[in-house]
Amino acid sequence: MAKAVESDPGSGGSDVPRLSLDSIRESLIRQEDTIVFSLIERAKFPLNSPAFEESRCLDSGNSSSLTEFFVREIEILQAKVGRYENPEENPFFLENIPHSVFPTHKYPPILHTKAVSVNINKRIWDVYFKELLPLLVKPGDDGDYPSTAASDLACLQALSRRIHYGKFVAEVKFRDAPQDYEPAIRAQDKEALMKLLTFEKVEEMVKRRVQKKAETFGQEVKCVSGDEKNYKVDPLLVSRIYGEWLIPLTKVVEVEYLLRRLD
Ligand SMILES: O=C(O)C(=O)C[C@]1(C(=O)O)C=C[C@@H](O)C=C1
Repeated sequence: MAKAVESDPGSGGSDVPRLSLDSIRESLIRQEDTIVFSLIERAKFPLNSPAFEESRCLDSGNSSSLTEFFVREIEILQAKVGRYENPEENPFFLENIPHSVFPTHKYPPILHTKAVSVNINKRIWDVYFKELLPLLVKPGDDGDYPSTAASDLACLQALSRRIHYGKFVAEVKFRDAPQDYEPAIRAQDKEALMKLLTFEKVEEMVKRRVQKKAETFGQEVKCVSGDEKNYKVDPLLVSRIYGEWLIPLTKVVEVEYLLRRLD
């Protein structure tokens, strides 16, 4: 992923993290590639809803679906190697996240401590399985639930990282103009914050760019040239996924973060 945080060369060699809205947006642009690819990969499989809707676990004490079980177990393993020490990563199942069993990398302390815990993964999970996935994949069931669950995890983690990156976006916007944000934060005025952090032109550009990426990455490649182009995922749908869910949820995270920014 593109690095959004740099040391300030003017800080006398100390490691003061410097942030700019441009570098944060560069990271969001790089994350688009991961998201578009993960959606293309998921579209190989049909919906396979029993994997995430039904509890078929043979272990009598466990009522989770195969997908939920898979995500919980992978998150535990990834936590043990330090994944959630990284403030860009947020687990879906918070309650059983263990500490890393290895020495961890020291991530620069960028986010405000009282606001760092914003986590809307429950909402992302519901949106993904109930709204987004049925539009992305063909209906049906081919029984390949392990591959489907692995593919869902890749999508969920990429979407969650992008949406929670809203914390970094919000932090840099606050640092750039605290005088604009402080009155709305003190009044806990969500609407005013939403207005302050919205750049409609940027949103339009994001939607156009991801459509183009889906056209480029998802085009069926043929050796014989012809006029007809086929795509593995409808590029307009990718643009819609950004417009209806990814950008709005990123903004929800930005608002939730800012509401706590002066705590
Ligand atoms: O780039 C920003 O300023 C962001 O806050 C990110 C983002 C997005 O999700 O892409 C969200 C809100 C803005 O209106 C524009 C774009």
